[in-house]
Formats: sequence, C-alpha cells, structure tokens
Amino acid sequence: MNELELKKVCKIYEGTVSYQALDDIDFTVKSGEFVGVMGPSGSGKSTLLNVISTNDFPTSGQVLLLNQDLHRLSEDSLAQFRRSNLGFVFQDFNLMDSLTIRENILLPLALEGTRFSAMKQALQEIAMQLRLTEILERFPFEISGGQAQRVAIARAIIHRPSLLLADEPTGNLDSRSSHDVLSVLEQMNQDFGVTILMVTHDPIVASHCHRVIFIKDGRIYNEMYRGEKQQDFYHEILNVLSLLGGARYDF
Ligand SMILES: Nc1ncnc2c1ncn2[C@@H]1O[C@H](COP(=O)(O)OP(=O)(O)OP(=O)(O)O)[C@@H](O)[C@H]1O
Repeated sequence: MNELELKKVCKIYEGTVSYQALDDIDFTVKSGEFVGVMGPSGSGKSTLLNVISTNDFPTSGQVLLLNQDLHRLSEDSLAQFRRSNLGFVFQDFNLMDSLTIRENILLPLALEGTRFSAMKQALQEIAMQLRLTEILERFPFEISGGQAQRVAIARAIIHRPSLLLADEPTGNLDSRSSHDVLSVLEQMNQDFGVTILMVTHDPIVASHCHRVIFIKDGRIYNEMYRGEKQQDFYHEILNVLSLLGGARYDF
C-alpha cells in the first residue's frame, strides 16, 4: 500500500525575486519503507518536508497520505489527521525544557485526550523499547544528546503514527549517539512497521535506508535501492553524491 504519494509537487517562493524550490516532484513511499532524502544545501529538502508535513503549502500538485489529499482538508480535519497520522523528529530535538521526560513523551497523547491508563501503558512500552525508563523523571537539560533524540523519537511515535518524518535526526550527535539513534529508527521500522522518511546529509546514516532519493535544484536527480550489503550501498551513495556536486561540507 502507498503510505505517501507526491504528484507533480511544485513550490515557488514568491518575493521580490520568485524562486522555484520544488519542481514537479513525483514519488511514493510504501507502507513499512525506510526512505532517505539527500541533496546539496539549498536543493529543497526542508521545503519538501515542510510541504509533506503541511507546515507549508505546495504551489501546485498533490500530497496524499493514506490516500487523503492533505492540502485539501479543512483546517480542523487537517489538524486531527496530522495529530493521528504524522510524527516528527528534528535535528535539535525540540523537547520542552520545563517538562520532564515523561511529560514530554506523553504530550501527543495528552493533547488527544487519551485515557490515563492507556497513556501509562503506552509510556511503559515505549520507554522500555527505547531504553528511557531510568530517565523519565529527569528534565531535558539533565540528559545527553543521544538520550534527548531517543526521547524525541518516543514522543513522535507514541501515538503510532503511520508516517514518521525525520529532519537530520543525527545532525547534532556524535558518531556513537548517531549510531544509537539510527538503531532505534531501524528497530521502530523493522519491529513496529513505522514508515520513515528521513532527510540526512550523512551517507553512513543514509546507507541504513531501504531506498535513497536524491534531490538537486528542486528536482529528483536519482533514486537508489539498497541491495544485500549496507557497505556496498554506502559506496553507491558516495558515488551519487560526488556526481551531485555541492560543497564537501554539505555531506
Ligand atoms: N521562505 C523562503 N523564501 C524564499 N526562498 C526560500 C525560502 N525557503 C527556502 N528558500 C530557498 O529555496 C531553496 C531550497 O531551500 P531548502 O531550505 O528547502 O533547502 P535544503 O535542501 O533543505 O537546504 P539545507 O540542506 O541547507 O537545509 C533554497 O534556494 C532556499 O534559499
């Protein structure tokens, strides 16, 4: 089943000089896939995530999530649909400093008005899966970056969204924490069937995906499926990146 489908999506930023950030983007993500998005700085990756997450509108084209045309839903239906079906993970974690880790993770369920007993059960399960049980009473400033990102993932998926959107989830982490967060994402994908669309600059991180979509100048430049070996996929990704151009620090 197609989880996500983009049909001829264009985005033009209007201004003194208008700029076409997305140009005829067409792709689908199947249920249970783990898809990476890569491209040089300014190629349109954030714009793409913003349009899929409905934080921004496409100038033309359609974004379908579970066959629903997101940008045609009424404001109320969209808010409800987003709350139930989308989860977000950001580079800078976006945890609420004044809330404990427990409260941060429970936030989406509290907003939904979930019953206390159901919240308790969901928290227990997710905290165990993501190894957070020991730190539930702490505040965000009392935990490491890797732990903070695991908390952010727990918060993003506690309501069992159909699609998890991740924007550079390992961008602010050292290599050990990156590896840890990546393992958690893979576990969520493999064991719990969470569909993931992840923007990353890191070819090692991307090589863990089933498929990587490359964007250049707002267009799809290439798309590659992972074969048997992650190491081989990593080298194939490096080859495409060298053809894609962009500054070395972009990747
Ligand atoms: N609000 C805006 N108004 C005008 N132009 C914009 C706006 N937001 C982004 N752009 C332009 O659209 C293009 C794509 O930007 P976008 O942020 O999507 O790229 P990106 O691939 O995410 O880059 P990076 O990897 O550096 O975050 C860039 O040229 C950018 O300058």
